[in-house]
Amino acid sequence: MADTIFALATAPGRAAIAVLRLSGPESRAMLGGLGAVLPAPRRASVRRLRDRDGAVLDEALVLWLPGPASYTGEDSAELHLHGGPAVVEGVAAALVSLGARPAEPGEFTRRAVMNGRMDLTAAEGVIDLIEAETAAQARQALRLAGGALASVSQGWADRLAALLARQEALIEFEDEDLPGALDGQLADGIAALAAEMADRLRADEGGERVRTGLDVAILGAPNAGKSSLLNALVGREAAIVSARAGTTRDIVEARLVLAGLPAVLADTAGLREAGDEIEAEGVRRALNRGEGADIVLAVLACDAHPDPATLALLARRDCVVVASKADLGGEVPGHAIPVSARTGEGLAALRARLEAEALRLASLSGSTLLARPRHRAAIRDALRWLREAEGAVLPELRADALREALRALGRLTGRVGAEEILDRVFAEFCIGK
Ligand SMILES: Nc1nc2c(c(=O)[nH]1)N(C=O)[C@@H](CNc1ccc(C(=O)N[C@@H](CCC(=O)O)C(=O)O)cc1)CN2
Ligand SMILES: Nc1nc2c(ncn2[C@@H]2O[C@H](COP(=O)(O)OP(=O)(O)OP(=O)(O)O)[C@@H](O)[C@H]2O)c(=O)[nH]1
Ligand SMILES: [Mg+2]
Repeated sequence: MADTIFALATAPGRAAIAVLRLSGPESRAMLGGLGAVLPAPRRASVRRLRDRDGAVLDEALVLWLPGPASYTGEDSAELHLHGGPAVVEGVAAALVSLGARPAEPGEFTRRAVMNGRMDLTAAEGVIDLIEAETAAQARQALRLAGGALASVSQGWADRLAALLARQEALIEFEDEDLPGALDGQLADGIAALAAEMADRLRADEGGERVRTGLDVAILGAPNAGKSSLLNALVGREAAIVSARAGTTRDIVEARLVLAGLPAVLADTAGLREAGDEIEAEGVRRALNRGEGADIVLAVLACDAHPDPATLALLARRDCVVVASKADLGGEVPGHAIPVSARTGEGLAALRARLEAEALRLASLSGSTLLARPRHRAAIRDALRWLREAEGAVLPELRADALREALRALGRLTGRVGAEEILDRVFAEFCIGK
């Protein structure tokens, strides 16, 4: 970690300013090497930057951010440049000539984790925040970045460590006949911890959906008005519409935001005994998409008899049922939402229903902590070892299981530092963060 690293922290290209970020033990020397008199800590100061030959590179706003109270926890600096790519290139070359090297993706945040400024789950919150595309994603990411999961898992780890100490004491003083009540307390402690973890896993099932988005599939008979419905919901002609049955064959996707959650809406081929092999493949893909979808919109046209394929779908899984072409009149089954893509009637009601469904699926209680598969896997692992401890007949085996549960929590927070876990997490980062 002795290297001094630098990277462009803003997006490359034409912009009002370009921010070069610098971190590592030689940061202060680097500022000097660029000809900048050291600014007071954390005070924005204008400085002329020069190359080795004394030629002016730019006039920049310079921040000197000494460790350990910096983002990375070590000496850092920022150069807010006027210049575009050519100036950035020139300053980067000057920094390299002074001994700095370009940073790897996520390396600043990785250093923050290594220096104890944040744990690994908070670092994941930072990347999620950068990548958030909707308000709900941003809120969830901010909670993570703020250490919400870090503090809960640290609390669990502390309790687990105390239980382990108790178990080890029991083993050590086995012969001295400690009161049996101690063992009961241990069992209660393990059971309580296991119950909390199981509750958390259950409550946070929707967290992953907030991060990755919801899958909504539109299914129904040919000509039911599925493609028209997709277009009406997203407000553009994403899919081809025609009066001919069997128009849509491939899946047509369009993005949609539902109550702050990202969603992908998929239009599919009309369900029927297909006329040719291309359409048959389309129907197969449609049914497949329906299987995996978080929400299925089953479309039944008001002017047609309910078809067997859609009825079979309705019998198999719960769907949001849309009675399409409501402008044509006809029969609307009780629980269906009448919608006309032509007049816009019922679209608001359908949207409201979809948003309610999305919120329910994401269980947006405002407290989701386990947002990633990695988090769930670690807690599941810890829970498995706690169950193992509960079932252990020998005290030594119980201690081993408690130790493993503690290690699982350590991997979650990055405290038990398998290098490849860190590599995997930080590979997702952008350069400069
Ligand atoms: N220009 C700029 N903007 C930025 C960042 C940055 O590094 N540079 N950040 C990141 O990329 C975020 C802010 N993150 C930061 C987190 C902690 C500290 C820090 O030095 N904290 C000290 C207190 C410093 C003080 O009180 O002035 C501390 O917590 O001890 C700075 C930035 C978002 N905006
Ligand atoms: N009156 C009326 N006609 C509609 C409405 N929605 C769709 N249609 C018409 O119904 C026909 C079929 O519409 P599509 O949206 O292509 O139907 P689809 O379900 O995607 O059909 P396939 O792709 O063949 O499965 C077209 O002629 C549309 O103009 C509606 O709300 N009202
Ligand atoms: Mg279609």
